[in-house]
Amino acid sequence: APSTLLQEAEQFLQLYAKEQELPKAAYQDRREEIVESVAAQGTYELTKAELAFGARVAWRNSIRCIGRLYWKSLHVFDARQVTDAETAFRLLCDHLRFATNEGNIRSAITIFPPDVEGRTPLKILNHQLIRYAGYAQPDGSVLGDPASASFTRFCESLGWQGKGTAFDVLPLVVQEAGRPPVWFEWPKEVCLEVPITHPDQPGITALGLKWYAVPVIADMWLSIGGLRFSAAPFNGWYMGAEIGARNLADQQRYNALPKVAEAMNLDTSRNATLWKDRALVELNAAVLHSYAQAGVKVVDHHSAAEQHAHFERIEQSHGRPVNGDWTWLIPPVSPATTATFHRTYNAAELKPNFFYKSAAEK
Ligand code: HEM
Ligand SMILES: N/C(=N/c1cccc(CO[C@@H]2CCNC2)c1)c1cccs1
Repeated sequence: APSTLLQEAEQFLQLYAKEQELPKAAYQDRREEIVESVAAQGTYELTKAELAFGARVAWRNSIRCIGRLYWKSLHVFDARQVTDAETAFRLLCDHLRFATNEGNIRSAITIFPPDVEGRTPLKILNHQLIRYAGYAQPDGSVLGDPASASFTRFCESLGWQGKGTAFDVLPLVVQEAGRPPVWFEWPKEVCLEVPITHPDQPGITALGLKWYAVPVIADMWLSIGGLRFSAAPFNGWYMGAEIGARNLADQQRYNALPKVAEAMNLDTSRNATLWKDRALVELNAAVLHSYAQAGVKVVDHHSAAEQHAHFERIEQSHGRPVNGDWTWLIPPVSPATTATFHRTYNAAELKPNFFYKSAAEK
């Protein structure tokens, strides 16, 4: 049965007290405070320390994430007093500048006010803060990122107009409760991008591909102690394969593999020449090479899997279960050559955690 706010609050406080070694008296006092607040106002407020701990543990509990080794180093920005669009935009520019850090990317999350009686005070409508537009063409093709086609139409319906290139950065779209959505163009200096070049295949460099430095997921909600933070954008750095094996490679994304194969003069007439596999590896090598050249932090899928194995050992040493979703923890390039492939995981869902929003909640 779904648990009440008070039950979830109690459960979270016990976790917090245990892991932060709270003295018994402090635990009892805080518990009393929460009980009274929930009784009087139907909700309660997390302390800054509880909020930061909750966001970090939500990352630690994200069983599809290969990057969890660094869960303790998440920088938490408390924006729970912010309910207006302009301030949100300013704080999100600050978040991007802090996270980018001239390429030495730092993991961070900005947490806006929690839902009150099912209402979100301030909504962020983007999937990711920085993402490329997709312009549907009359012939049915898409210029740019097809995954952004519907959001691009939505932005245009609000009056936004892109330049019309394959790599136009979409605006931030936020919505105050009870108001229409508003959009803001990101200042150039918060949108670090990386041109994709290949160390010895000039044909790949000539394709003119690029990607952005900082992935910031903005469409999941954060659950801490029974509270629902519907606007809590978080960033890490990329694993190269996300860009090279999915975003630029998927047919329903930038579909670059045929172009890469042609640039490499591969025989694409038969599957069995493994032209797609050869093109895939070179595109991924180009991504890792380009981010390193640009001084932008990225992790290769082999190192990321080894880091996750290290995370597993640490969790075991603390007597915590090692939960994971194997189907997501294996990378889309050469999965069986990486550490996570040869391990098994318990796909348990603990809280605090991050969750998808339903269509109605978007
Ligand atoms: C620091 C570097 C990080 C790396 C390299 C990393 C890597 C990844 C990768 C490769 C995925 C799979 C994405 C996909 O296949 O589309 C993933 C999923 C995920 N990561 Fe991480 N991550 C990092 C940091 C973070 C942080 C800071 C958070 C939150 C605080 C986080 C939360 C998640 C969540 C919730 C998912 C699942 C998303 C979904 O179900 O759609 N990660 N991560
Ligand atoms: N490297 C990353 N990769 C992702 C992490 C979570 C989600 C995603 C994108 O998820 C989309 C929805 C399902 N696949 C694509 C990518 C991070 C983004 C934010 C913090 S780390």
